[in-house]
Amino acid sequence: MSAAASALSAPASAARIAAANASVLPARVALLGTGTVGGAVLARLNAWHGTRLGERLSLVHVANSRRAAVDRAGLAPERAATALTASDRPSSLDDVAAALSWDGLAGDGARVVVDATASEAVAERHAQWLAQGIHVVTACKIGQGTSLARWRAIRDACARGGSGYGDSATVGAGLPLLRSLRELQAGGDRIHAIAGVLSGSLAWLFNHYDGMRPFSALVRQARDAGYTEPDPRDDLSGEDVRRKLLILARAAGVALDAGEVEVASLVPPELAILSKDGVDAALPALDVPLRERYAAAYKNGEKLRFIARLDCGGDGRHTARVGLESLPGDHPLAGGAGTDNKVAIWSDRYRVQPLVIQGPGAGAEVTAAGLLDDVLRLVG
Ligand SMILES: NC(=O)C1=CN([C@@H]2O[C@H](COP(=O)(O)OP(=O)(O)OC[C@H]3O[C@@H](n4cnc5c(N)ncnc54)[C@H](OP(=O)(O)O)[C@@H]3O)[C@@H](O)[C@H]2O)C=CC1
Ligand SMILES: N[C@@H](CC=O)C(=O)O
Repeated sequence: MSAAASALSAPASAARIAAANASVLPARVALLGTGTVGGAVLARLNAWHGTRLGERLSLVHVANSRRAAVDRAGLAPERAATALTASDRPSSLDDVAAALSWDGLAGDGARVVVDATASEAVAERHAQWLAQGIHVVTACKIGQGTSLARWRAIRDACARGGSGYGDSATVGAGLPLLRSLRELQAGGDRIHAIAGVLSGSLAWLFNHYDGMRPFSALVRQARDAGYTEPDPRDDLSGEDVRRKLLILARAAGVALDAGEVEVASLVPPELAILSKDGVDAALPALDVPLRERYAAAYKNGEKLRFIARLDCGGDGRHTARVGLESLPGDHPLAGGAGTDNKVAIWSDRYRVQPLVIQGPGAGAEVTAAGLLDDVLRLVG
């Protein structure tokens, strides 16, 4: 599979099987993660109860990091959280493929793992499931947004297993970013450059920060609203944005390695070294440096925005960087509200004026919708 090929579309054989079974067999779905995003997936599945969309999917496995609830006949989404709380079955990634299997059941339909965790251990399994013919749909960026070796393993496993990888929710929380990059290339364009705001939580923070309230108080608010990563340092350090830029770059045909992205972190060393439990109390370490950055920008009539930039270069050389920039107030990337992501894409056809895609880039509901859109596309 080429770098430009859509990771979304299941290869023809899987699509044919899915289509042949679509009218009779609901796809079997395992949901990993029942936090902010996973909880919203359950709520959306529940809202589909009794509808044609709901009939296409059967939730057979739900797990968090501690427990799992499994029902080979299908769990009612509205009761899945209660079933999980009541379950004494420990969560084990070794059990997922068996829970999805059609063994002993009349059928051979689609199987899907939905990854709504931020877990390295789960991401490490993506390639294994894909190679077994199980589709993987993920909000977690660790699969495609870390090492090149893992990204390649995922793509190879899709080809071997005839399975598809749904990644719309990994960048822009389901905004049509990856899809647009792939469609441009499918239409013959080369991608020249990408620049923009890729973090919903950092967008929200810098859209709200006025230099008066402590920055740390806003970080707590963004976390409580479900916009940040489970550990908000993953956002503030630029790591989450680095992962998104790597996913975009690789989808744009640039085999970018994580170390090639220059990242300017907002996290002071005294906050970076703490264990996750100590983070909340130490967040005020952000306040003075951010107030100073804000004051300098304000003096020049500028706005602070956390920007990711990729220049694909024409000669095979590329540059990538991520960090806080002070932009003129009327700069195209300075606009937007709330958690808006705003991304400009330059390509052969958008050589001078870029294609610009803007919309909410974090939040449980949009992310869950992006995940389930991918599930429906993959199962036919
Ligand atoms: N929040 C957002 O707006 C967006 C988030 N994302 C991505 O979605 C993912 C989830 O984020 P979010 O819902 O906010 O995080 P949460 O911390 O709210 O939820 C994470 C969930 O994953 C579970 N989990 C951890 N390890 C495992 C495991 N080995 N097996 C099964 N479940 C596991 C946790 O279990 P337990 O409860 O036991 O800890 C928890 O239920 C992240 O990768 C994030 O980057 C993507 C786009 C937007
Ligand atoms: N923490 C992330 C959530 C979506 O990926 C962000 O702030 O964008």
